[in-house]
Amino acid sequence: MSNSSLLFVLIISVISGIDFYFFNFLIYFFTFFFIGQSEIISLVMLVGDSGVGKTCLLVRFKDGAFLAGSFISTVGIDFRNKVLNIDGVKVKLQIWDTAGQERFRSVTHAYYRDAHALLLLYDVTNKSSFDNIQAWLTEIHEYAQQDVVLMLLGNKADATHDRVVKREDGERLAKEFGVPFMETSARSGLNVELAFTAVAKELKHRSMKDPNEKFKLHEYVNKEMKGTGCCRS
Ligand SMILES: Nc1nc2c(ncn2[C@@H]2O[C@H](COP(=O)(O)OP(=O)(O)OP(=O)(O)O)[C@@H](O)[C@H]2O)c(=O)[nH]1
Repeated sequence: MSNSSLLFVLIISVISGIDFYFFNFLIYFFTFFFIGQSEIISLVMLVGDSGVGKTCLLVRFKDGAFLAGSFISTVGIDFRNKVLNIDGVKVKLQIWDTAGQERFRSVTHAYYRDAHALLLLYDVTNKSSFDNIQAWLTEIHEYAQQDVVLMLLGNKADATHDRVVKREDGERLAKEFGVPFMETSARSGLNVELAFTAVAKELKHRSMKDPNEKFKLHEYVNKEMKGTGCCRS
């Protein structure tokens, strides 16, 4: 419950002459009610081949910066937290950055089942990272929860000269597997915020189970992508 809401209840209580015990009850009720509903903790996992830009995407989202310089592969698994305000509700994302290297695959497998959402990345400048998406999806179906929120991201969209995977190919693959898709760039920041916000909105929607609130991840992504004038799915 925010300070202003608390102050509001206090003022109303004083004005209307509500006694102390009833006022206390009101505070407990509202605190429990609002805090109980206003914090959602979700686990989001970044997966994809080594070098596709998972760590850079996370750093861009968390700190708003691009990790330039020499490429240091993630060892095992790393995580960072970020709290988003989604329509007045705090959604705490715990984001796990997994190692793309084959030798860490068994470590990653152990984390799949706890993930609420997966961002599956390929690199638009690396054809094999795109070809491996099918194998990643097979792995996801084997280890992750059936209803996990899944989104396909074609990263390094800024690298126009080195691009070998067309946006349309990414769109086609995503359509084939029925997952939302967008191109991102950890370097320029393109669609980074949008990717995480879209996932957070879907997780919030699922968690609150509000029948009056209609949210469709695919539609939201398509609408927002149109807004950017770029890389529509
Ligand atoms: N041009 C460009 N380069 C990027 C982008 N994202 C990452 N890179 C570069 O790609 C390389 C790999 O990035 P990482 O984020 O470390 O890749 P990763 O997927 O975490 O790799 P692993 O930890 O081995 O799984 C680094 O040299 C980055 O600078 C991007 O959006 N655009």
